Amino acid sequence: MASAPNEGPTAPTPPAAKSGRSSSLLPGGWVAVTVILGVVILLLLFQNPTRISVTAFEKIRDGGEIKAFKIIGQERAYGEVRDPKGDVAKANNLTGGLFSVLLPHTDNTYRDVADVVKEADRKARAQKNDGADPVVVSVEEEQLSYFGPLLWSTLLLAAFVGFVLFFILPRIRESNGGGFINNYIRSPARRYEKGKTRTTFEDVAGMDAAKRELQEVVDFLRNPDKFTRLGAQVPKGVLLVGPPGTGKTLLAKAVAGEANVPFYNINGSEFIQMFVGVGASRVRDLFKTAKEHSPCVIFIDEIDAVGRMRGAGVGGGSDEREQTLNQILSEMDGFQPSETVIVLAATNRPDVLDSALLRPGRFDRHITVARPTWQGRLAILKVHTRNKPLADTLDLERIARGMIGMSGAELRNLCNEAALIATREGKNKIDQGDFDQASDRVRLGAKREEAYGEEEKRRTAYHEAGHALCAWLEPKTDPIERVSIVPRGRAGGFTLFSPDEDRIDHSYTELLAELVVAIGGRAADRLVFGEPMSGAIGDLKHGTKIARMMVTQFGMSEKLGPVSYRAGEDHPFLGKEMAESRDFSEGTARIIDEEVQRILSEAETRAYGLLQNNREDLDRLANALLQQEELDREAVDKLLRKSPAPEKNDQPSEQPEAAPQGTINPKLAFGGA
Ligand SMILES: Nc1ncnc2c1ncn2[C@@H]1O[C@H](COP(=O)(O)OP(=O)(O)OP(=O)(O)O)[C@@H](O)[C@H]1O
Ligand SMILES: [Zn+2]
Repeated sequence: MASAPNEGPTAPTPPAAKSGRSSSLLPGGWVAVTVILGVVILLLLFQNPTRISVTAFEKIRDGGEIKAFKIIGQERAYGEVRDPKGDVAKANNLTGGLFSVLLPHTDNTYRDVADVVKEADRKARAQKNDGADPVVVSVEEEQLSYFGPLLWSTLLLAAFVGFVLFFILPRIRESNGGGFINNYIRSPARRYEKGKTRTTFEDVAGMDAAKRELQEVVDFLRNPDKFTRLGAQVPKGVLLVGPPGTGKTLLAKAVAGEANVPFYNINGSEFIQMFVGVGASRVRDLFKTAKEHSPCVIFIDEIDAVGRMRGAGVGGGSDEREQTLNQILSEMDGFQPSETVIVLAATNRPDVLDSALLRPGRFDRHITVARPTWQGRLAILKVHTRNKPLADTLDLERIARGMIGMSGAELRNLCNEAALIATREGKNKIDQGDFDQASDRVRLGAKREEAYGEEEKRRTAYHEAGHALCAWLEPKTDPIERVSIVPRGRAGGFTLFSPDEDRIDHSYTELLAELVVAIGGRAADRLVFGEPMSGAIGDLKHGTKIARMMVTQFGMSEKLGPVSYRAGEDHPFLGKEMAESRDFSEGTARIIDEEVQRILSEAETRAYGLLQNNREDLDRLANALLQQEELDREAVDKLLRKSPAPEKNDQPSEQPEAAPQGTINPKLAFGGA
């Protein structure tokens, strides 16, 4: 069946493994904080009010132009004019609004000065009669007033100095010197030393083809002279292509480990920063460091973050990204024969990469890192249970065969989860039961314990029975693995299938059968309860996706004929970007919609008919689910078998153990309800 995972419970992706990270770079946030703080302090220090002469002051005073006035001690005074844009302010250069004045030495106390200012203001306002507020006058004792502002700025200055001392300097030292800005533009690549704890090909399970291809790179790193002597062209750049968690980083690290050379690891998104030009200088810095430590390996994860087609992307591409990409290109072109630097990069979106990146001399060698087959999964399970005590009865092969579609990272997660469960239960060895529980948890989500009303339980039972019965009756579908109404993750129940993972080609009939099974839940809702339920949303999304692919990609609509369009839904392999750049007209879009609808309706009619004609079986299955909550394939067979189960002709006969009994398979069909 189509490999597109459906809605409902999906295996949670474990967080990417990050290791050995040492923060060497001053993060952007610190720079911003420091700059702002500095500017504030400078402003405070230099924002001196304009000093004016006593004559000028008296003129302003008698003109009633003072809004606020503050006398400090016997001599000094500060004031604010009413209208910084007015003629008086301009004439005296007071467009900043503030002035200071040194009062003439008289016998007047400051109280007298205050009175004079107030009186002048009152007179002037009476004359103008413009309703302005009276001047605000305040007086301050000399001492206090003298220290006030000074104290204030001293404190700020101290804070700034302290900040530099305690936050900035240690960071600068950490990243082995260099100026402040310099540190920002340095590459944040993390370096892993060669040494004892190094990763080697032994830590990478399976992937023999990839290892074989990379062996040449390893040989080159170990002994570059041998290659240059013979004038052999060694790849400088190797692109690792594959879905997340399949071990691309691990593989790159192992290349460095095998050759026992330093490994520089950076994520493409780390190049892209707030300021234009930073990315390019980080690239320059990274390559400079790498060349100084040649031979070595640079690994750029998620290179699509910088390597997208230039001039494409949101908002016509960004200058920063393009500059960074150009810098990578020119660095790769600029390697000297004496510099043994291999650049490995990883992506799961090779289709969006700028073609310049893929040209000869750059990333001209591509290695596909696919999700592992069952042999690969077995090898990965072995690697990740190496140091764990396992029960003798534990059958790793059975687990490996059951975990269709799981990536290496997910399998590692599974092993950890099983170990945790065993620990929790106080066992000293991990057994099959722990793995079964772990795999349910990893791919179906945690069990939900909350009470669940009788009516809802009944609905779920019929919904799942609908999926299961359709699957049992449709000869062209994958066999059922397990049906359950135990709520897990977001789903109220689920029906699990065991697809044959070697099959990648599907006929129209097979795809239609999958749609019948997908809609089987909704058909049961309608048949038994008289109306559709919102819980079928996941089923419908999954079905719509398949139907859309049938029409737009696989040429399975007679109305449209043998065409394959670039567009459609969120394409499982091409992603959103491609989906947005559809290459068909509005008219065609309408036909596509009609055809998708037609196919889905056809599937629904068929599912409804199947259930209607086998209503007794549906009731029996639903009741059994209500009583037992979970039924495995055997139980379903036993319940439904009046005659032997229909021949499943997509089961390869030479591999009858392809989906062993009781194993959980990733094909999580049709949760919800
Ligand atoms: N073939 C494998 N053998 C052993 N362990 C594996 C394998 N593949 C993946 N793993 C485990 O999964 C972890 C995550 O893999 P890794 O980070 O290398 O994947 P990735 O393809 O680089 O993913 P991403 O694209 O998310 O960076 C590894 O550290 C390792 O523990
Ligand atoms: Zn469903």
